[in-house]
Amino acid sequence: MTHSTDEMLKTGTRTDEVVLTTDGVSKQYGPVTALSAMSLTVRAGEVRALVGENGSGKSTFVGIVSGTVVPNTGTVTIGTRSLTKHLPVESQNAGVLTVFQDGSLLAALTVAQNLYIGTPAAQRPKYGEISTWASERLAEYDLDLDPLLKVAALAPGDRQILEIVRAVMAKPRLLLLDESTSALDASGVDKVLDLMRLAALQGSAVLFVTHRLAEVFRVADAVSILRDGHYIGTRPAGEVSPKQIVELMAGTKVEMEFPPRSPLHSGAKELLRAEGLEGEKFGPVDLTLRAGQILGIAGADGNGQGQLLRGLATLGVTGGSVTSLGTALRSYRQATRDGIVFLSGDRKNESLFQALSIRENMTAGVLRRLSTGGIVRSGAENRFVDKQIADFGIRLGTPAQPPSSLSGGNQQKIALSKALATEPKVLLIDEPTQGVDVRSRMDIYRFIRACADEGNAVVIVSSDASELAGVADRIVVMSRGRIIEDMPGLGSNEESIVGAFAVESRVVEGDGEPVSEPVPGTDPEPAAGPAAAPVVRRSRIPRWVRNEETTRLAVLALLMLAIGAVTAAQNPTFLSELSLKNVLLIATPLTAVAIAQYFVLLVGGIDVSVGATMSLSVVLMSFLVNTGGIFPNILVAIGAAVVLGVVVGLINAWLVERMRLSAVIATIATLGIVTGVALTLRPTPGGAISYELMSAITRSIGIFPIALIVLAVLVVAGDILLRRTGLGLRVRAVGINGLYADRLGIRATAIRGGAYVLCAVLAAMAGVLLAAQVGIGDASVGEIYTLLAIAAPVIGGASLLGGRGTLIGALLGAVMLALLMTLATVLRISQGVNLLFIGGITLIALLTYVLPLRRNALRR
Ligand SMILES: Nc1ncnc2c1ncn2[C@@H]1O[C@H](COP(=O)(O)OP(=O)(O)OP(=O)(O)O)[C@@H](O)[C@H]1O
Repeated sequence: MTHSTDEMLKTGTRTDEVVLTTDGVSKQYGPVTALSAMSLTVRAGEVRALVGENGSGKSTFVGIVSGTVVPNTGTVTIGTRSLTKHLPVESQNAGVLTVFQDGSLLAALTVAQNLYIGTPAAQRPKYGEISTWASERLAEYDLDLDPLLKVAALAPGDRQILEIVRAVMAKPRLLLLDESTSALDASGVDKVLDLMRLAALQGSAVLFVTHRLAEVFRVADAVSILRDGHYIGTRPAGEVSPKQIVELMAGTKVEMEFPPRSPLHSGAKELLRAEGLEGEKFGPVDLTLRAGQILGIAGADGNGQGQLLRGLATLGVTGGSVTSLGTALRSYRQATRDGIVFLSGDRKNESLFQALSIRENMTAGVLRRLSTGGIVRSGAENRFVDKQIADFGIRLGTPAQPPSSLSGGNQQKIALSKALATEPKVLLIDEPTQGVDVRSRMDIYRFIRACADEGNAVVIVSSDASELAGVADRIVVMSRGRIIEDMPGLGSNEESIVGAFAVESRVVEGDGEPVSEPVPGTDPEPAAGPAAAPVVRRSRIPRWVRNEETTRLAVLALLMLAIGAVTAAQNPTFLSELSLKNVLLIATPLTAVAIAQYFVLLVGGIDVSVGATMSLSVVLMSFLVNTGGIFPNILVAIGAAVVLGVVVGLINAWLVERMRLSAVIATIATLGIVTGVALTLRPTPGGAISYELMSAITRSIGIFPIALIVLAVLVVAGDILLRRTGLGLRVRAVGINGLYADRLGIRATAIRGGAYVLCAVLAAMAGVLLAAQVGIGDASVGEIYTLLAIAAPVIGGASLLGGRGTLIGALLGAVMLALLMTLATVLRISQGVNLLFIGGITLIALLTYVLPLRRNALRR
């Protein structure tokens, strides 16, 4: 690390300047006291560890200081600035940067964009220069990452370090790190500890949460201890032992011995055999699992350990075989039926059902055991849940709450208890103790040992080599996807395991192609022998061609040309000026309302009231602009549309953002109200709209309506704003992940609310365009646009999940739909067949999203 020369790191810069003071901060979640009147000070240049058992309130404290958790009482002072019930952005403005337990990198954005968006405004470069800026900053911190690579393609360890570098390089007054090393291997931990020292050296106060006590003694000046939400005290790191810290955290004496194990014997019954097993980023691997054994899989981060573990459960396998007691396994379903249970390290997405309660999660795998005649016995269920909670020492409010209400370590215990309760024959666990406190970790080792002692096999992947040395009977070390060392667990230690990572390599995931690159400072040649894997070069296809959105727009344009050509072949009058102009006239209000909907979709919302707003706008035009000249009419029309849009948009924003109603439900309610108003004003169609306004708005240059040309110019300008500016990036970030955007100090609520207002104003403007075409006040004329307005941006690349697509896509989608809508007349096909056609095209557009997502999910 360029900054972190040993000499620099040895020099302390501790001063007496107090950076963080908390005064009596506390947090209550229903019956649970997460934090009780915590008062603490941390000084500039100091590295402070914050430790405590799972659920003791560490993340709550970090959340309160960083502004993501609102305390019930107390104040936080950063320097001299006092903050009470503050927002994340206020905390950041005061100089606090936080690396959260579950991160805040946006996987859909590039490394450079993530660096930019997480850097305080004053230190950001011009948006057009972010690639060069990011390259320089990454080089400065010895991070060998391509700034244009999507974060989704980075190995988990690289992501973690990138996030910490991002915070350190901003030189914050206070750097908060919540379990930033929990999934890192030894070299990753070294890097993070160096970064912490560097931050302190630069004058930051550093407060980090960890369960790995060795780190406390390697880097911290002092350690603050929490127990059950109460602050126990702060001790200089040099004046306490690990055992004392564990006992201060637990409030009792703690047994810190790994469960005993016997020497390996190869005669035990074989339970699972992998032969020539291959998958993405690993293989071929031969491995035999025997009854009674715990097998540990070690290796530097990203060398295929996790993928091999999945492969043993038949997940992501591309070659070779897995046999269970002599039977070849063909699917994960078959594997689970044979008692092979895989527990992912991704507890949020894969090992826990977030929408179910803690109780339902715990019993999901054992319902048959707790049921009579297919009905779950609630007494048996409660007894089972209570026993699991007691056995695993889970700290929770009530089992009826969702898993998200638990601290990270307690979620891990639930996931593990759930897997063990199924009494597996082979248990495959990725990072079994990630985020788990020292005392509970020992309990987990005992549970795993008991599982093996009952004649089962357990395989664990762990980034913590000392854990494998303590618990595994046998350890295989992986490098570049292959096993390079097979050693007995008994007699091994952290050094011997880490030393066996003979060939360190990093697997950079990129576009589905494994890229294996030597870590700087190691031999750049591919290693000889079984560990050698081919170095795969980066794709030569230009990035803009690989860009999914560009490809989609090109396909859409080609599809339109193809439909046009087929239609013209059937009916040559289709190419007449009148016919093409007709298509574009139909497309004009549809484009306006599609753009309106796109803004809401972009930030992760949806507005089904746009069609009703268009109708009410048409009705208003029939009252307000039915006489007079062009100029006053246009001004009145625009003024009325803006007022209408602002009122409807504010109602939607209030319902969704303040009242927290689901966007669909809230805007259905608005749809009802707005339609009601329109029908009250015009129960039957009537009221001619000013001819001057109609002719002005429908005027064309050649076949192109001027209004559509104006919209196209706005679309291009809007896309440039969204794609090429920092503001656009922040808006997209809200749609990609609102929670993370909030953590990054982006005012996500205001941006989402603004999108609803903008959407309604544009929908009302679309109503003006429609009024000019229909010429009469009709309260139902906009109905058809409700669904078309959603279909057009989706066809053009927007996603109902937010953060994707382009305005040009929405415009092309609208023109495509207008084209399809005219086919019924031009081709003389029935309305029904025409609708089938429109529905089919929309479905294909949706499937092009779903299928890659599903493919990725399966691969994972
Ligand atoms: N959103 C929430 N709703 C209800 N209870 C919560 C919520 N967030 C935290 N808690 C509870 O508050 C307590 C403290 O949680 P916190 O996450 O601060 O613990 P922690 O010390 O960080 O634990 P870990 O080491 O497991 O991450 C826990 O009992 C947890 O269940």
